[in-house]
Amino acid sequence: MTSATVPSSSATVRVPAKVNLELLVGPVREDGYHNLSTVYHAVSLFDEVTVSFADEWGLEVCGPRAEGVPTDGSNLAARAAQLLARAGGVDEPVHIRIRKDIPVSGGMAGGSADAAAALVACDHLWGLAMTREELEEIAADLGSDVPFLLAGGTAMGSGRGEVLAPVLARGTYHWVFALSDGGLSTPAVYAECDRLREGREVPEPTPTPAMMTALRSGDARALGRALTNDLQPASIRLMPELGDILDAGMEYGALGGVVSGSGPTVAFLVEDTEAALDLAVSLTASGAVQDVRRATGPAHGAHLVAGPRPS
Ligand SMILES: C[C@@](CO)(OP(=O)(O)O)[C@H](O)COP(=O)(O)OP(=O)(O)OC[C@H]1O[C@@H](n2ccc(N)nc2=O)[C@H](O)[C@@H]1O
Ligand SMILES: Nc1ncnc2c1ncn2[C@@H]1O[C@H](COP(=O)(O)OP(=O)(O)O)[C@@H](O)[C@H]1O
Repeated sequence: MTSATVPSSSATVRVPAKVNLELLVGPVREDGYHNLSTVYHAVSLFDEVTVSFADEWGLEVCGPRAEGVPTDGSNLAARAAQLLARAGGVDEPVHIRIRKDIPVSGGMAGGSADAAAALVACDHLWGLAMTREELEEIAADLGSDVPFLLAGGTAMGSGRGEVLAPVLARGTYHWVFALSDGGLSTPAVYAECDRLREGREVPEPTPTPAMMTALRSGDARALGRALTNDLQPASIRLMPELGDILDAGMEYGALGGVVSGSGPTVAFLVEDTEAALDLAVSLTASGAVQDVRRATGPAHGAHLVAGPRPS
């Protein structure tokens, strides 16, 4: 049986946020980046990116977390579409619409997620049929986190975070995310981390046995104990209230808590849906947290939800 693609004027891709279950940061490299050993985990907070054929390039952002997202050419989704057009030899402008639900500058890779979604959406709309490897290469040029948002699930990241490897991970995990009003700049948090470690020997990062064992067993309690983030002291130094939020979540019964990536979102792991609801209510009532979200992981990476389909 042959299969053809039904032409369509738009494509919509759904993409998750991420949390780093383990984020180990090596010494600063000559290019200014840091080698990482990280475990990425995609969670069920989603942005949606729709690309449509248009007379000229355009971009709009809507949804609950649209505020503060750039709508010019610096938007990572626009940069992704332009880069793919160049790589694929395409000269067909698109309008990009981002429905934003992932916190902005929150350490959950929302911008990277939109870039990954734009790559998948444009690849479909333009009928390029790029291989996963080709898309990953373009993704890595856009940002260290972008290849993971194409893949989703739970995966190891090394290099500056762009080199992915599979990890044996069982189970579904329940999360409560404590969001902050302001954001933290990723480069500023890495710079603060370097300052805090000045004069200390920093080893090349390698995955810890505790994390690998916890993921293999699917034991949420063990995973809660193993959550680690080398950037956390720097994020707390820049935003001291994060320390209080971590303390509050643990007091209210979380299995573990960690700053998500460069922060300021704080991720709490809990036993099940009911525990997530209890913790969300307690954190909100305590007044320590402006906003909370519940989610589960792992979630699928950037995937088409509407658009050109095989017939
Ligand atoms: C900290 C992490 C953890 O997953 O995520 P976020 O908190 O931003 O979501 C990532 O390393 C962020 O990745 P991403 O946001 O893609 O960063 P990039 O655009 O590649 O780099 C932005 C800046 O962060 C610093 N950077 C980033 C990655 C890395 N391995 N070492 C670094 O020092 C550099 O200063 C770089 O100029
Ligand atoms: N599509 C996008 N969504 C969010 N932020 C974006 C986007 N494109 C560019 N940015 C810029 O990237 C910065 C980092 O955003 P984000 O990816 O949300 O945070 P983080 O790096 O903490 O995970 C923001 O301050 C914003 O100016």
